[in-house]
Amino acid sequence: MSDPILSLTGVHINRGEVEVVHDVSLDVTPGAVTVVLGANGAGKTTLMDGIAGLAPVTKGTVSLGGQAIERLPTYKRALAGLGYVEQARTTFRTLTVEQNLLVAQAGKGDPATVFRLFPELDKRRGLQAGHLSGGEQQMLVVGRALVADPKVVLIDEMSLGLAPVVVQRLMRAVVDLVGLGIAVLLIEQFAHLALDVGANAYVLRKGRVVFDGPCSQLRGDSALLHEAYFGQAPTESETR
Ligand SMILES: Nc1ncnc2c1ncn2[C@@H]1O[C@H](COP(=O)(O)OP(=O)(O)OP(=O)(O)O)[C@@H](O)[C@H]1O
Repeated sequence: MSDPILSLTGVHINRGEVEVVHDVSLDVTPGAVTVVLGANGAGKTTLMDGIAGLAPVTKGTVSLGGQAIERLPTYKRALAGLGYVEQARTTFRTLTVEQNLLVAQAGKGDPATVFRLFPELDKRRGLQAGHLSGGEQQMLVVGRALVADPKVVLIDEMSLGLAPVVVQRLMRAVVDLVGLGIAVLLIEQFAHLALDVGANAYVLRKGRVVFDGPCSQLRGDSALLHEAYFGQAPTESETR
């Protein structure tokens, strides 16, 4: 397996005065999906925000391509190759699909890459983003991260409010993304979908990593997954 492009070592992250993420170390590899799972409130979004510079890393290091980025402002982290698809992020509704991509391009990437990944958007490139379906809007949000030519893309719950068939389509796009050599760090509420496309997984509980291993290990073992999420084995009624 190739060397990690993004590495966290002993990272602590605050929300305001409160420490929410404690002593997290993780590696994200190019050309692979790394999955972050955990119950509501486990600290997944805070972890992503810390990596992206939207929440303060108070201890530890975040290294992107060998460069320490944990003290850089968000825009410099983006310029260093970090893309972030935030939870519930929207598009510029009155701009066309193509204009949305051009605004996000930051003088680097090529909208054609996005249109290859999402032919659905290519067909609608002249349409105002506000007229897209929910799934197409989410494709455009991913496309806006991709068009800045990132090395790593952080994706936080892109399935929110979307039909299962649309979520599956987006997961296929994530697989295509890593096929381009990009590294993806993926938070997904539908654990099984994330584990199907992921190589390695980390499970967070109360802001700490409680499982770190191959997705295949969790994929076939729902009791292990449950225990990692909640710290206890499932009851008999939960396994039925
Ligand atoms: N802006 C904030 N200010 C203070 N506390 C916050 C803030 N955002 C989140 N928290 C708290 O930090 C903890 C972790 O929240 P976070 O959103 O990172 O978890 P999560 O695993 O992403 O949860 P979810 O799956 O519900 O999105 C929670 O206890 C939450 O209440």
